[in-house]
Amino acid sequence: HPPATWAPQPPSEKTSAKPPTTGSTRDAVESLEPDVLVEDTQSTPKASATNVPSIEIPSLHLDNETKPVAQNDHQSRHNGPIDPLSPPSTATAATSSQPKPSNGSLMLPPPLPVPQLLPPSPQPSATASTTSSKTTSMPPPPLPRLRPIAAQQQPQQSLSSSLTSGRYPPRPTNPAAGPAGSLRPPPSAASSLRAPPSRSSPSSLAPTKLIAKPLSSSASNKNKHILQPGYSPLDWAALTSNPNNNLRGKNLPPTLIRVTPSMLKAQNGRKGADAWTSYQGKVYNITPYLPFHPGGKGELLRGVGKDSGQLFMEIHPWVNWDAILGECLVGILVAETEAESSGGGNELDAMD
Ligand code: HEM
Repeated sequence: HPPATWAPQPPSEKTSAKPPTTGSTRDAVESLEPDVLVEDTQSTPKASATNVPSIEIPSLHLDNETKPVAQNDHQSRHNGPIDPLSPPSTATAATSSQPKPSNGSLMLPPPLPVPQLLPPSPQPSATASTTSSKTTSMPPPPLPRLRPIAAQQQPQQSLSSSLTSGRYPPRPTNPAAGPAGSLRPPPSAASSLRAPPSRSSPSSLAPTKLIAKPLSSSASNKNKHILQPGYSPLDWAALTSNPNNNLRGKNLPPTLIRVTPSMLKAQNGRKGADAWTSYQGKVYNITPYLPFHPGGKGELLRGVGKDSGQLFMEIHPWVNWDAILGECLVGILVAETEAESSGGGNELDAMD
C-alpha cells in the first residue's frame, strides 16, 4: 500500500468509527481499506455483500482486502470456535497461507501468537515448518518433560556422568535395599560382631537346661516314663554285671529250660508269678527289668506271657535286647509236645 493513501485518512478516521469493533481491529481495517471504509462504510455494497457480522470483519481483513480472503477467514472462523486452541486450527492457518505465497508476508504476524497460546502441543512444531519462530519456540516445552523423566529412569547414567567429571568417587549402592536403604548408615564393626537377633531364644549365653520344656505338659512327653531313683539304665547295667544276682527267677534250674507256650502264658506276672516274654524263640524273665524300663512298666507288660518281638520292633528296633536282658534269659520256646517229651529242661543243661 502506498503511503500516499494514508495521508488523508487520519482526519476521516473519527467519522468512520461506525463498526463496533476493538481498537486493534479498527486499525487493521483502516490500514487495509482506508478509502472505502472512510466514505462507504455504510453505503457501499461491499460491506453488506459479505453479510458478515461486524465483529468478524476486522479480524478477517487482516489477511487481505479481497473477498476470497474474507471467505477463507470465515471458514477459519467456523473451524475456530470448535477448537480455537488446537493444533488443527494452526494447521489450517498455515495451509491457507500456502496457496497465496504473495501474501505470505502478511500472514506471518497471525501465526506468531499461536505458538504462544499453545506451548505444550508438540504437533505445531512439526507442521509449522514455514515459520522459523515456531520451530525455535516449540522445542523448549519437550525438554522440561524429558529431563525429569530421564533423571528418574536412568539415575545411573547421571551418576556415571558425574563420575566422568571425576569430582566424586563411586558410592557403594545396595540395589536390594532400594532408595531407603541407601540412606541407612553403614553397619559398624561392632554390629558385625553381635549375634543376630533371635525371636525365640532369649539369649545365646543362657543355659539350655533352664529353658527345657516341662515334662508333664508336652504332648510328646506323654509316652515318657519317669524312672524312679536308682532305676536308671546305669543302675540296671550295674545290677546285671553282678553274676551273683539271680535275675532269671526263683525255683529255676541254673541251666536254660524248655518253655512251652502254655508255660509262657502262665508266667503273666500275676499272683506272685514272674513275668515272662519271648523274643526270637527265647524266653526272658522281664520282672526285674520292669522298674528299669524307660517306657514304663505298662508298656513292657504288654508283651507278658507271649512273644514281644513285634511290639519291640515297632517301638524301638534300635534297642539291643540281648545286651539288656541277657541275664534274664530263662530258656527256649518249644512246642507243647516237645516240652513234654523232653521231660523238662535237663536236656538243655546237658547240651551246654
Ligand atoms: C512289650 C514290649 C515293649 C514295649 C511295648 C515297650 C515300649 C516302650 C516305650 C513306649 C518306650 C518309650 C519310647 C520313647 O520314649 O520314645 C520304650 C523305651 C525303651 N524300651 Fe521298651 N518296650 C518294650 C520292651 C522292651 C524291652 C524287652 C526292652 C529291653 C530289652 C526295652 C527297652 C527299652 C529301652 C532301652 C527304651 C529307651 C529307648 C530310648 O530312649 O531310645 N523295651 N519302650
